[in-house]
Amino acid sequence: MGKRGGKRGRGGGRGGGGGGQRSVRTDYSEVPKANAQYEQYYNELGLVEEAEREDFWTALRRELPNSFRFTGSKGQALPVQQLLKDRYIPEITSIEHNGELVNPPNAIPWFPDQLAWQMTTPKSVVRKFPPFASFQKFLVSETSVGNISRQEVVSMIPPLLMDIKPGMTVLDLCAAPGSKAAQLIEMVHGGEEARTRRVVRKMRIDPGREVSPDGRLTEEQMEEEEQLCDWSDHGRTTGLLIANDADYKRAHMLIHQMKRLNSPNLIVTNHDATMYPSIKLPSEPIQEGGETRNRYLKFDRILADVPCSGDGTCRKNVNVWKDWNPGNALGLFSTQVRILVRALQMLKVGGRVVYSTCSMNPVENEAVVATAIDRCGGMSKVDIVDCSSALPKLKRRQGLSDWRVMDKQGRIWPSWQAVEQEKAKNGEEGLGRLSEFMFPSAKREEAVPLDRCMRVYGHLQDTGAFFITVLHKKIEIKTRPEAEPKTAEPEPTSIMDIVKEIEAQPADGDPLQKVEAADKIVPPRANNYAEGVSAAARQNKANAPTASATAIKREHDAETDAAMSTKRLKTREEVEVSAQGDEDRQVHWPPPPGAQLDASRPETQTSLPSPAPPLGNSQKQFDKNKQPYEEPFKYIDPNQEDLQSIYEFYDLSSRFPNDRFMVRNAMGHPSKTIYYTSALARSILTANASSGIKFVHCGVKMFVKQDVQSAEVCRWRIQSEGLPVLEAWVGEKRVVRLWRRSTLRILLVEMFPKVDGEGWKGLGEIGQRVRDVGMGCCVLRVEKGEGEDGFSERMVLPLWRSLHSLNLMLPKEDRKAMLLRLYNEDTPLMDHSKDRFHNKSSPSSHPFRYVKDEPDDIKDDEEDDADAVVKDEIMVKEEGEEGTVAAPGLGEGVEAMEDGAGDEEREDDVLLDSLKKEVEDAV
Ligand SMILES: C[S@@+](CC[C@H](N)C(=O)[O-])C[C@H]1O[C@@H](n2cnc3c(N)ncnc32)[C@H](O)[C@@H]1O
Repeated sequence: MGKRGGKRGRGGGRGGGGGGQRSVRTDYSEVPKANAQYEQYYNELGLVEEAEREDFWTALRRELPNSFRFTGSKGQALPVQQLLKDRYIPEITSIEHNGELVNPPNAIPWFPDQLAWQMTTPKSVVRKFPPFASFQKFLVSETSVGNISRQEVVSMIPPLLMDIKPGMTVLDLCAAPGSKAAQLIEMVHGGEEARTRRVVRKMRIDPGREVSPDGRLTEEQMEEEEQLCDWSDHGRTTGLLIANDADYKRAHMLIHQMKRLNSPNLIVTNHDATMYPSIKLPSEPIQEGGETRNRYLKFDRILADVPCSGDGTCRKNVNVWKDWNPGNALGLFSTQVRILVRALQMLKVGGRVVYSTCSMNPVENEAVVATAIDRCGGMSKVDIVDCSSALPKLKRRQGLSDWRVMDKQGRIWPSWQAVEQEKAKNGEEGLGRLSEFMFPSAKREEAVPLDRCMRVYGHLQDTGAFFITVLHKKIEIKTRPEAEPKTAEPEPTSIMDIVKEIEAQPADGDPLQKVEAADKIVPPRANNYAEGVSAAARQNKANAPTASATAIKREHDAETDAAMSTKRLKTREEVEVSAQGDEDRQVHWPPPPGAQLDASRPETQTSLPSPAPPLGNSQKQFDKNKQPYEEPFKYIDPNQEDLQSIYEFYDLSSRFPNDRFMVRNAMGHPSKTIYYTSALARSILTANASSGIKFVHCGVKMFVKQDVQSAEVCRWRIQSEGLPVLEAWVGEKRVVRLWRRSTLRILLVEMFPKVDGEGWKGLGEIGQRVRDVGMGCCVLRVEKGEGEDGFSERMVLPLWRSLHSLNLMLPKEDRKAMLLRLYNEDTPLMDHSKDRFHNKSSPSSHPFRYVKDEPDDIKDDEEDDADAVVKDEIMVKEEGEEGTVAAPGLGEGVEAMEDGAGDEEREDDVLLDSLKKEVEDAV
């Protein structure tokens, strides 16, 4: 068995975060589970009562159970959950391992709707012990299609305490690899499927609204339906999740992970959360016809799942035992406080921030919470929510109100006063990292009820350890700079600030209000909490220059060419000071026609009449901080001809918004892929297009271009990712309906079954319809039905009708996953294109060809970036192990990543299949 290399910090904590190094898996049982300082510190703190202590340590020395979660917002995930109960649990119950019958998975009692499960058999056994093979296959395939997320149990708690309602605006500041972000986006979409279906149904049955009624209701029922319908965006969620990570590679892991969930309401950014830039909203007029005022996005909910020492993960990351040292926590304190303070600044009044770590150290937990609240003006401004009655079945302990701090040398200090006395007597040796704010006795505005913080320990319910605190913003805050004495006068406030603050209050009774006025920000100052530069700050250095560096650079830029400089982005206050400076913060590449390029890049010093040619991954352009330029997000004009032809071909309802289609190239030309985003995402991307904010992902792939066999056929096929959003709005002329399991089975097993000649007769109930439907992409609606051959859930799948045959536009992995899920079959696929596949003609000379390689002038490369980075840096599979990730610092959500690999190949498969098909058609 291989060895997994060391990860000490969690996601950006010391030793963590990087990715990129090949590392190996360590056999849990081989590692000695002892660390004198670790044990001494937590024993002296008395984290648990004396009577529990043995259980506490015994649990921490045991390998972590296996856990996973079903995707809550997808209707399809529920039948998958049922399958676990009906098929796999009975199977697992009969397995014997080490002479004992295996315990089957159990639903986690505190997780709603039995959507989260845990089993005591460790992952390593499930992966390798042959009797688990079919269960493992199920986990892997359902993870890859987004129905399951492999996630550590305690990591599921913070999102549950955020109280997210669909429609809210949510920010996840430290999101990679994305296990919690996945939960958050599901919550943002909560109930959407049902809402949209209700709206569509209502429109169909309402005469005068839409044609093709599929039911009859009484007047009364119609009235009732009308009231139940959410017409705001035709049932679609209007909410948004911005998921951010400071580490570029990890931000791409996050994209890879989140892409499985196909949300148009997700934006991924790549910034240092301690100085997360203010996000502009489209400005609005102050008075009709008068001046406009800038507006900035504020959030209903923010998750600050910060980089931490990760010592609560020692059941999974065995190297915690070897590497734990007190300096890890001390070095992270300052970054953690800054992230939490920045979160509170960006929060709406009335909103919630959830702060969490997987560390047990009070320096990273209670001390951070108390210091951040103090910096925000105390409990009158920011409160800790009492969550003792939330998730009643979750066993937890209260936060610590009193603690001591261990210094780098392992000495434990009861108070800051004692540290100061020692400093005066014997010098600073070993004490440099300590600060007053790490101690409970630090002078604070007022006492903070830290007992409302939540601690979860491993022995309570056989999990890892976690710390969670829910903070509530009562009133707009003015943060005190770091280390400023508490008696200091608040920062001077201008009349304009007061006016804006009042304007920023949420409208009464409207918790979902998206837009508040500008936030009040004090830019981060020099680090006075702890000496030295924190791990995360170091990690982000390349990403975000420090404030002073920015100031120096600003002067330099003024003298030289400022056009393409990448600076630390401004928070709102700074933006106001230099309102005219916006245009000099362009970071996208290529620049708009005529833009001046960075003076430090001699090869690009002349202004370009048009964008630079796009480059493949191997030839990527990098900015001064050695990070690839992101392709811009450009929205397509609704009158653009490709878009019009799409609406026409698919008979798309005019109610489906036509201004949310986007491409990723500087020309804004639909060349290969058209993405769809929500309205709010569009407003944000548009309003911040040249702000320098590093948006690295947004949009669901909706249409992909291909060559076709006839001029009447639309060159844009619907992509399976986008289908759930679009399907209800596609006109009947491009819809094929299917009711029988046996029919779908044929389409899953057989690729390119023939429909010409007598071929259609073999396709049963859909035979005639697919024979007659015109060539091109169609929507296959699998409807619910009765009896053994009926489906219990509806589904939609993209179908392609070509000259002679038919094909489900699904990657082979998805076909196999569906065969396994729906039919419990591992049947080999039959490729009919091969029956007649004599590759004499070159595919490229064939009239019908998928556009796989774009012409060199324009390129959409976001997808390639995400997958390439994931592949290069993370998806390092160990030989002989299925879906094993061996990257350090992944946080607790890594399993979903490993199992979600390979989108790019899956898509290639479809393209290749189709290409073969085209050759088949020609023969
Ligand atoms: C504990 S992990 C987050 C785990 C994640 N929330 C999840 O559930 O999958 C912490 C993350 O913070 C990121 N990070 C470290 N310093 C940061 C900073 N200053 N700003 C934003 N992200 C940071 C790391 O790259 C890492 O991915």
